Amino acid sequence: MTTETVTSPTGSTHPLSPNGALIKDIAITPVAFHDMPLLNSVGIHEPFALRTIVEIITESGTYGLGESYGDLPHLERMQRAAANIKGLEVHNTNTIYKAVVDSLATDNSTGGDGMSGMVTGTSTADKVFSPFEVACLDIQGKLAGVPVSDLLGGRVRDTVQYSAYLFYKWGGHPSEPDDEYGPALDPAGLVKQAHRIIDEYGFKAIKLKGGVFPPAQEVEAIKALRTEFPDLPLRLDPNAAWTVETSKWVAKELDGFVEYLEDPAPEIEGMAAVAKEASMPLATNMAIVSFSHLPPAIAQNAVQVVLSDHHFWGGLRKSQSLAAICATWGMRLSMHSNSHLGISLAAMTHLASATPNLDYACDTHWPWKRRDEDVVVEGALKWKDGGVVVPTAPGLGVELDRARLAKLHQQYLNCGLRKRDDTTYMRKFQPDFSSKIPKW
Ligand SMILES: O=C([O-])[C@@H](O)[C@@H](O)[C@H](O)[C@@H](O)C(=O)[O-]
Ligand SMILES: [Mg+2]
Repeated sequence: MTTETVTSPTGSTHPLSPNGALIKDIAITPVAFHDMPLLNSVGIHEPFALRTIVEIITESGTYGLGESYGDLPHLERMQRAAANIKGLEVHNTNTIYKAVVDSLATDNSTGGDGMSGMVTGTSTADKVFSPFEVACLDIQGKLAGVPVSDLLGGRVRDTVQYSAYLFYKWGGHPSEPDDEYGPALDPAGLVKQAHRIIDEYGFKAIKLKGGVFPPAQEVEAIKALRTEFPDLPLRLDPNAAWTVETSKWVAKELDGFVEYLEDPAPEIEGMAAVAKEASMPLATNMAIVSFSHLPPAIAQNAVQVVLSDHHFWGGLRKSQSLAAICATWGMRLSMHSNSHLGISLAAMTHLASATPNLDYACDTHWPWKRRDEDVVVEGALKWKDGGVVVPTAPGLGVELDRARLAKLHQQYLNCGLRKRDDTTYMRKFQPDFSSKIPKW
């Protein structure tokens, strides 16, 4: 039997699967949506967050969606990858991965992906591949008439829980009036913010983004949240703003207060030193961000909870490989987020629904975006009791709203931002601001 082949634009030849759904076209559209002045260890969110929307269209006219970071270097890598995967077959994501790797062969640069120094060292190919994989799975699901969760092994939960992701924040961007949340710069402000978010979404776990104020103040904030929400599990994430010694002190102070402490100190070795004394599990989306970090981290028992994120772990299926490794080595799994839109939320929800050991409430920045700003048709994703109901329509279960997409693309063109840079934005207002970590 002869195997039919297809040749990509760069000349590489790949086998064509018999039930082929060839990629005819790929649209890559950068978008910008309003963001609030959220504080973190490296600065403050700018007035707009950037994302890239990937739309793959097959010869037969089926389209699939993916979403990723919006920073220019990453956008350009996705454009190069897109040129290399046109003509390939949506079921053959292994071949598509190879074509992505090939497209990056002459590019030695890393970074420039919109995580503002919060997550470093991840595999560039995994990040570029991720939105294409998600779009292919969307199409595979549509062609087979099943939701993406079925392609990932089937859902084990009908609703995926998310956490109330609290941020210290200014009332509004300087020179603008206060936004709907107003300021949160002390425990009382955070408690008020938590009430507002929890009243609206019903979240059953709380995460506080720390690394903004001296640790004693953030410990005080967690204790205030504990008093106000005695039944909700709490987490604190300073993004490695503390030394090992400071982290040990915080761990002692928060003994019995948090379900996990996220990235207290930098690097695997720092986390391992803290883990030796901390009573609570340590979690990370900074020390372990690619498969090569797992062996040394496991050997040192540096981390007890890994925050997965399909945007940098190479898509949904590779995130499930991560889940299997975590299960094997007795580590638990949670989910990290950055500012994102509805395609990402749909993908995160399908993944978490079909990954049995992803059983912590996942992170999402969802409450921080304007409700009317998205690229998907409104109403496909339903919030219920702190979670998102897993869509059961074929594919991701979200459809592109082309008018909304055009609006957010125009916003991208107008806003002038081409990369996320929380530090430079902060220095406009506090010229001596230091983003150095650890800080305390
Ligand atoms: O949005 C932010 O400011 C967060 O700090 C984000 O950049 C982090 O990557 C993330 O949410 C985290 O858990 O570290
Ligand atoms: Mg984190």
